[in-house]
Amino acid sequence: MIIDRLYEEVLKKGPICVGIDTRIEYIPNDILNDETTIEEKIFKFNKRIIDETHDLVACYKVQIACYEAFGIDGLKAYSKTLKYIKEKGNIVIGDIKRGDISSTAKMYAKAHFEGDFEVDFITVNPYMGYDAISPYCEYLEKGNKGLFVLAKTSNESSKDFQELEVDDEPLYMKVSKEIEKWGEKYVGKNGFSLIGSVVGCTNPKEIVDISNTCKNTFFLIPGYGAQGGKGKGLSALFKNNMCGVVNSSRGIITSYNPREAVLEMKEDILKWLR
Ligand SMILES: O=C(O)c1cc(=O)[nH]c(=O)n1[C@@H]1O[C@H](COP(=O)(O)O)[C@@H](O)[C@H]1O
Repeated sequence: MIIDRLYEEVLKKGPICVGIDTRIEYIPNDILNDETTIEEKIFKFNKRIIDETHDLVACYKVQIACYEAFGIDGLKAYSKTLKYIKEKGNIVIGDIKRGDISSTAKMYAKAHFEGDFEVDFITVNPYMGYDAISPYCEYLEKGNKGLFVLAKTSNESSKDFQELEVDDEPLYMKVSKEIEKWGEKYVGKNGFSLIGSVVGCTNPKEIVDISNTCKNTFFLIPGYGAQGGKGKGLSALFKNNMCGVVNSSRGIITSYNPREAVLEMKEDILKWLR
């Protein structure tokens, strides 16, 4: 199962996910001046990052908005980036954060689990409930696709709704338990489900609470670095099991030396576990 592969990558290489959230202002002049189309400029920049880091990371996450912003050219670069990551033998998460009624979700599932934008995992939003998630689950049956569902996000305003008390517990905990339940039939040999949760690195206490309750849930943990998340905050989570992958986007791709930035991030997370 793809979640077993991701977990094994984490054990082998460390829990690092590099977010390829490319913006024009991050692209150095040698690429900006040389390449002709936006598609080529973006892809060449991404390729450089992937070439420098692919042996150090468990997976990549590619945020589709950064590509949609450039229209068709951007989406071609998105598609090419996904294919290149796969060619390198790495796992890729399409950060698309979809959430819509089931007939539309079916089309989103087809768009991102097949064809030009095919990825191993996608991010989805659970606000509309199970029938908005179930169309993606049809793709999980074969074991080679997975989901990361938003549970407790990294942003300041995540408290507006996610921390509201519902039946004597915060909404994010209720959602997390539901995600665990949705994933029950997709648990792989390492004990993790193809349906994982997104919990921000800026919520170190909440992530431990969720993982203590949801034992089969694997976590995508964004918010490291640029948003203030730190390795120390993850020690309580990771000390029992490496049950997640930590994403940094700006912190890595805007660095002068992305390889060094990945190594520093890995050390900052793993040093608390020794
Ligand atoms: O689903 C996500 O990836 C996500 C969830 C969340 O709670 N917070 C969050 O920042 N993200 C994404 O993670 C990445 C964070 O980027 P940096 O802050 O630059 O590391 C962006 O692609 C966000 O869209």
